[in-house]
Amino acid sequence: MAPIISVQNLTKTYANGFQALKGINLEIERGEILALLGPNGAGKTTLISIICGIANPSGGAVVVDGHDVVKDFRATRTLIGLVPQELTTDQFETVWNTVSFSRGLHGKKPNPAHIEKVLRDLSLWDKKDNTLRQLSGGMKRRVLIAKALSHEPSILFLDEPTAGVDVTLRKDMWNVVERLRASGVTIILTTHYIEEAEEIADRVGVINGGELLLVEDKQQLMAKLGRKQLILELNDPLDTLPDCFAGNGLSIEAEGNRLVYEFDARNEHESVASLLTRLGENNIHFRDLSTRQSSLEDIFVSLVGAAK
Ligand SMILES: Nc1ncnc2c1ncn2[C@@H]1O[C@H](COP(=O)(O)OP(=O)(O)OP(=O)(O)O)[C@@H](O)[C@H]1O
Repeated sequence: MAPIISVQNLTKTYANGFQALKGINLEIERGEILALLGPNGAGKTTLISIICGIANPSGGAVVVDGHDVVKDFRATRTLIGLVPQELTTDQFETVWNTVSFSRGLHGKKPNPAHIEKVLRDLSLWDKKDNTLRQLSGGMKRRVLIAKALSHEPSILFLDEPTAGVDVTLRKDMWNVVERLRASGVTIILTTHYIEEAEEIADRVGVINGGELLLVEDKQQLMAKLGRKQLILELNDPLDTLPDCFAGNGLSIEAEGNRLVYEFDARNEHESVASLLTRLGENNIHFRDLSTRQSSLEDIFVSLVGAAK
């Protein structure tokens, strides 16, 4: 199936000459959850703003469901819901009016039943007649999501959705995201919280310094780049390793009391089973054994660190 979003060689240079995007190529599949990870200033918001048609690219193109985001601005804007980082709406307006108005802005006919459903899903129903200034920060965040969903978009962008929100709101948000995904909505989120990407994304993209370092299936990424460690607590301390283990990914730690075998999926020196057998043959015995797999966070830190 054709991707729902295709970003082709996208560049962005701001008026002050700063190049925020340096030729991004990215295809987003229909119905997936893609998490864009990157440190502060990586270019995530710039990329999202261009796809959503609220900033102009300097070069390249973005096609959303067959429509160019610059030439067919109206068509693409209707397909997309954007949850920005901050609320800029009139603070004296009620929740109900704010969300209903947002639907109208996208050229959709009023649909009170849909607005009611969105407000109920986000636990905002009992606040529908409150003005925005009467709401807590977390409730305002919910209004941002309700606005983005008011016109029934088929693509939802969430820019740092859980920065500074409490656990309840975070859970509510992910429930809404799961329900939207189940209904076929494509979801793209930016986040600093890598555990979040690890938890909910199908694919992960890493942006740094205006470049997309990689986009990959989350499981494959973790299998490919994730290093594993086998940790053996030895019966008797070891000063040096027998020569036959040289260059085998083994190291001695904890004053000779621990042996660590480090390997990754691409570079497994020998199978764990044969290593254990050979250790036994060399009279190296252990009383306990554990394994550790690097998390998405370890992978991210090493990728971004290497690109610096
Ligand atoms: N209007 C602007 N003029 C000049 N530079 C800008 C402008 N907007 C953003 N930038 C710069 O472009 C770079 C990318 O910014 P962007 O907001 O896209 O990053 P980000 O990845 O979303 O960061 P964060 O995680 O901090 O939100 C930053 O270095 C930023 O300072």
